[in-house]
Amino acid sequence: MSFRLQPAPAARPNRCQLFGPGSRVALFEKMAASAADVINLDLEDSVAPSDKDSARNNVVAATHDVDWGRKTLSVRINGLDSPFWYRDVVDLLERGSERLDQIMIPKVGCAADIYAVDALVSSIEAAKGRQKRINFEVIIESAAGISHVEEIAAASPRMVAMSLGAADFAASMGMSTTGIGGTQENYYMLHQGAQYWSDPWHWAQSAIVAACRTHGVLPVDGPFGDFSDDEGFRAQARRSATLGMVGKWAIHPKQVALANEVFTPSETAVLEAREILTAMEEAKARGEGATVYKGRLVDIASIKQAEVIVRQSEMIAAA
Ligand SMILES: CC(=O)SCCNC(=O)CCNC(=O)[C@H](O)C(C)(C)COP(=O)(O)OP(=O)(O)OC[C@H]1O[C@@H](n2cnc3c(N)ncnc32)[C@H](O)[C@@H]1OP(=O)(O)O
Ligand SMILES: O=CC(=O)O
Ligand SMILES: [Mg+2]
Repeated sequence: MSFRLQPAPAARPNRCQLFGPGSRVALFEKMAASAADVINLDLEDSVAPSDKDSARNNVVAATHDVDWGRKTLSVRINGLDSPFWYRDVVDLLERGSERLDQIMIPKVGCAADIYAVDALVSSIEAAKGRQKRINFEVIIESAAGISHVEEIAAASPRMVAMSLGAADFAASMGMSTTGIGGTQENYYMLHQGAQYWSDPWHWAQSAIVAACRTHGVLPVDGPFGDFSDDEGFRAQARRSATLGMVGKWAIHPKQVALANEVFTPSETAVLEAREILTAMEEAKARGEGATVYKGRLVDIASIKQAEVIVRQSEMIAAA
């Protein structure tokens, strides 16, 4: 057991991150009116190279003109392997309003990628006298990114969230699929003639959750491409929540309610968590560290498990 305490991540809801291309201005007000906790205006892969300049101008204007309410406002810049990213950062910080909360850095491969963006952002913030420090979120979506996931999570005090980007991740890893997230029908075990599907995203998600929890960063599941498959989305999101992720992207507005549903602890779960805390209080008064709740063991670790659920529910209620 390390003597270092695990740092707490940002105490804000991050159940759903709704994406929209920076080139589709007509979507911005709809995104602002949605029930997503986080808005990601995209300058990267949903914007054609010929539209990069106009999309950037749209997004800069939207930081001034659109009422984003209490949502976290994030802009996905272009990758460091592109000729666009430095201009994204410069324009967002020099011309964008202080309403901007976060920059999402895609395709990060190592801590030095974060360092480079941090140096540019820090310099512009100081030069322009910006009052609010910009936070960073990153996408792990390459072989290099997952190989260096822990150093990336630790790379800057600006780091608040980290997502798995299943599409680029699959491409970078050479995975044999064009599906974005979810069940992959060739990834199964065979037992007595029956196929049992396994989860090819599990190991990468677990690595992300561990790196994030070590460094106080929010772990988030990325896109689920088939927006006509609600049950597929729910299944993917439930697996992510069970592994410790706090939310999931929506690449279509109909996915927002699904993500909020899965990543909001149910009344039953909160009630049970509170009952466990009460049972443990009573056990403590009796001088016991372990007791029985509904026929099963609960002990001091159960307090921490129950507190995860209660804290999450109280944070959402307070937002
Ligand atoms: C792998 C990755 O990197 S994922 C992240 C980057 N990708 C993105 O940002 C893509 C985001 N999503 C989109 O661009 C779009 O949702 C698409 C292209 C998938 C579908 O767009 P459409 O064909 O317009 O969808 P559809 O017709 O079903 O839209 C239904 C309604 O939702 C609105 N809508 C569509 N997308 C969004 C959105 N992202 N946010 C808010 N509203 C939206 C439409 O304007 C339409 O509104 P209306 O009923 O008032 O007319
Ligand atoms: O950027 C997201 C992805 O899945 O790729
Ligand atoms: Mg990607």
